[in-house]
Amino acid sequence: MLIVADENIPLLDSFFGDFGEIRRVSGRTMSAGDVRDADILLVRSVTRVSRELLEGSRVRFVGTTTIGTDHVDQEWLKQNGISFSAAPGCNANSVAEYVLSILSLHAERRGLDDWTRLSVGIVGVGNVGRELAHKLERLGFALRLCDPPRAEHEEEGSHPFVTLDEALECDVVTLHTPLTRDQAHSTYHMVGESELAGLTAEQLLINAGRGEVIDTKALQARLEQASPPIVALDVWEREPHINADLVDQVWLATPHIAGYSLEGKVQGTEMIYQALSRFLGLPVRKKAGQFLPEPALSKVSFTSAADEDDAVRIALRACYDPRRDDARLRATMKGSPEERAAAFDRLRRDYPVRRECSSLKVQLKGTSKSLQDSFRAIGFKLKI
Ligand SMILES: NC(=O)c1ccc[n+]([C@@H]2O[C@H](COP(=O)([O-])OP(=O)(O)OC[C@H]3O[C@@H](n4cnc5c(N)ncnc54)[C@H](O)[C@@H]3O)[C@@H](O)[C@H]2O)c1
Ligand SMILES: O=C(O)[C@H](O)[C@H](O)COP(=O)(O)O
Repeated sequence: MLIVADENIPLLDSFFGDFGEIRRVSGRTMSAGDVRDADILLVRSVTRVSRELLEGSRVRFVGTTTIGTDHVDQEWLKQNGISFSAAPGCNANSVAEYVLSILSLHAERRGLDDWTRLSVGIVGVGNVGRELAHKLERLGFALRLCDPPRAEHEEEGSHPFVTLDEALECDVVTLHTPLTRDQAHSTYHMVGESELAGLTAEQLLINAGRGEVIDTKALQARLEQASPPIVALDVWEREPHINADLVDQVWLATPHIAGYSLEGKVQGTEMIYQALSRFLGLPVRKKAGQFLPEPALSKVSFTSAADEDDAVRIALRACYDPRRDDARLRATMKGSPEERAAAFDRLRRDYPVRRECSSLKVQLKGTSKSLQDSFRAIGFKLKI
């Protein structure tokens, strides 16, 4: 059996080595010639999987080790009897930690000691939005949740859903929707001129869904006007050919790495390994946990002398500080458009190992119950 796989999928040999031969190719430039004699195709989000790639091949199973599926023509796969699996939720916690870290930086920038004074509007409350909401709620943030497709089908729970306009009134608005077109509640350019017009200089807009959910031209125009909002973008229109001027205009610019914790990536591989095992009728014998190495930073310790807000900030940023990714991306913005696109992909391919908060043991000596609760809410392991 021949497996053709994006070379950026981690642990290909460990998970799939027993199934057959693995041919690694660049996901970005994968062509019909690369997959013609393949039985199994494993991709990430940068490969467009459609008739053009697969017609005439013998591929019977396609797996994407990502949450997003907008790069896959699922209808065509179905019509052609090709089985498809994605990895829902695999890196949801990684994205939630990316947002938390940005919130802590933003609160500090605004001189807020207590970050929970920021109200947060979450747009798209699926695996990512729910994980984020869960952490923020436990930390004590006031939330507004916007998810029209869910609102249509679900009873109102403790958090009734709000409209996009109501979510856009929050101090922080963070986007976690898939990219959809031509269907109810489509998200393509969902945030455009009129949505951006109402945002003020006090507000922070984060996009960690897909770049096309925000209309870039409208955003650039808004950022040139008086009192523009503060913006953090992890995703961009036309990746990897991102708009260098927009990078200049926003506060934080990262190269689509919100979900790039090692745990998130390895869980993506694991979920597709499980799906392929089921497809082939083989037992599932391997688990992501057995392949995760010891983290470089395994323990931090705070005493009763620690300032509580500082302690959370220090631990959170020890695990992930988006300013490092922002600096790396900005450093690549000087060359030609082709050089910049190649650099964007290189930053993603060579991404340093980033571990989630659950990999860090936090030792607390004589600290308050509320500090313990905050660490637990974020997902750290506590040692009291
Ligand atoms: N930046 C990154 O690294 C990164 C990582 C993971 C996922 N993503 C993106 O984030 C998206 C969301 O991930 P997820 O795991 O939560 O997906 P999910 O499918 O679990 O949830 C998406 C939610 O968005 C809602 N939604 C759809 N249209 C909407 C609209 N018009 N307004 C508001 N809500 C709407 C859906 O009802 C659903 O509840 C993915 O599709 C992917 O594109 C990005
Ligand atoms: O959809 C996802 O899971 C994320 O956007 C994922 O992090 C994308 O990473 P890529 O497939 O582009 O490496």
